[in-house]
Amino acid sequence: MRDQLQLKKPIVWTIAGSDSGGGAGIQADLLTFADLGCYGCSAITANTAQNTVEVTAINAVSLEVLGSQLQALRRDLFPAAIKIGLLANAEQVVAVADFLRQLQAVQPVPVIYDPVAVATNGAGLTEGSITATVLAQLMPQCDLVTPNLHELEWLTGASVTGAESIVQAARQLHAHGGTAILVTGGHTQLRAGEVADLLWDGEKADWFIGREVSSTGTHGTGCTLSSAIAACRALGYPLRDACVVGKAYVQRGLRRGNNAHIGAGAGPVGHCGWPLDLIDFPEILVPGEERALDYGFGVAQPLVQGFAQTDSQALGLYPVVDTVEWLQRLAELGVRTLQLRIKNPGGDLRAQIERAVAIGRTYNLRLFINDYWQLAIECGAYGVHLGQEDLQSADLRAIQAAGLKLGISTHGFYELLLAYRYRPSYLAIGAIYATNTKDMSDQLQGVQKLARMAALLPEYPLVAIGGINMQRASEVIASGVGSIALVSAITKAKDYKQAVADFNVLFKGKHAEVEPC
Ligand SMILES: Cc1ncc(COP(=O)(O)OP(=O)(O)O)c(N)n1
Ligand SMILES: Cc1nc(C(=O)O)sc1CCOP(=O)(O)O
Ligand SMILES: [Mg+2]
Repeated sequence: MRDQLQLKKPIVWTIAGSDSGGGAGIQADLLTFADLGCYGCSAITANTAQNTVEVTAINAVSLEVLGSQLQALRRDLFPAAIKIGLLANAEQVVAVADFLRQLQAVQPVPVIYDPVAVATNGAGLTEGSITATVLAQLMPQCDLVTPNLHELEWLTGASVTGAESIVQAARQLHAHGGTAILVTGGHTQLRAGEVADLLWDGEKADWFIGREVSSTGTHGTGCTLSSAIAACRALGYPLRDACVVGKAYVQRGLRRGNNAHIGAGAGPVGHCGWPLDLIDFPEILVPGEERALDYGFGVAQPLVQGFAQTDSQALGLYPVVDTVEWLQRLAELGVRTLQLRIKNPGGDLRAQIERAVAIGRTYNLRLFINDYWQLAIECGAYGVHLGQEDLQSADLRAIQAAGLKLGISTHGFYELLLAYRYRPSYLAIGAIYATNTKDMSDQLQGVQKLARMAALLPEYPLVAIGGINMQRASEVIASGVGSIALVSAITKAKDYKQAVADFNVLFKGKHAEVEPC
């Protein structure tokens, strides 16, 4: 798996300044790309003279020098994502914006802009003001801009003092070309001990809450975050997944970096490999939960957390079927984990669920009812399986109070972390591969990403679903999940009895685990 990934390293560019001190700028960007499995290219905008305590010169390159780098890259090393950092003057901003416009006309490429203009010590990093040109020309070419609070104030002219003003300013900035805004919160704490980032994509706000880490190695965190997000976008991760993995990568670098001895000032943030520890990942705030109120996020509604546990962390073979007859057949074969997923119910839905629950009792099944949580409670089912969108509408407290187990679907890091906030009985991750059973084409995870997600919750019941068949099942199980959910591999098998027997063999001789990265 590692070799396969390395053969297919996506190309990521950084268009940014060189930091002679090695901790930020191009140097941090290239370290990050390599660390996250990408191939990095660079177009240098300025050769800054700096160390860990001072910036003594910017040394912007000429438009000719910048343009020649970009054109060389474009001819041979087309990017899967671009990170932009320091642009040293308004002319460079115009040149890069023009270049991006032409590039995007050939093929859309995710562009992440870290709006670097002022050093942490307050020193200006640009020749003259670039604000108006950035807003008018560059922002519309970008998919994501990652200002810290100072940069947010710089770009909006607003004074940012609390959660409400951060959201307002992010909305204001988003208006410049519809670019998503990730405001990083490293410079202030809205709640003690928490470092909160706000993502505003024009439709939805998200707060990502990280734990405060005491570290002197903080130089280059902004560059590293935006580069990590660009790397994840190049790997095909959607924006929210890229943001939470990027934040976790920086957090890991702060927690594990060992760079205090480098220079007399703030040492560089560490580059410590793919984040595989849950502790580095942000918690996703649920609107209305108690602590969300400190962020002005949602109307007060207590978070329902903690559902009945299953008797085993490894739920094993988990067929998902649409009739009671299928439940009966599979129960007779000794399958223990099953789901009734009826998408076109007739008038007798309650009767079907009652029959399913009766079969479940007879065979001591872990039987989950998809979607119909009210009927599942009324009929006394073992458990319910809900999708992400159901989390807003279902009465989770009623499910919890009735003692039903709860499984939740997730599709990527962001949804996994969000669903984990509820501490359900299991978390399902999909779709691992393309499937004809349901259109999941824009939510495919692949087995490498599955392994990286599974690594975060080694002790939790995890289920993989989507396009899994006999040929693929071994690598899915090796990713660390304790269960595979299957529709067509069972219900469309030539011989379902043989299929069940074959899958059971895989679980008995569980393979060595795949290395997540
Ligand atoms: C085990 C398991 N994982 C995921 C799903 C999908 O559930 P959901 O997102 O609610 O979508 P529908 O199944 O309702 O189409 C599942 N059913 N089972
Ligand atoms: C119902 C369903 N949910 C998915 C998810 O990713 O949430 S994938 C999926 C289809 C699973 O069917 P098959 O095993 O035939 O591919
Ligand atoms: Mg459902």
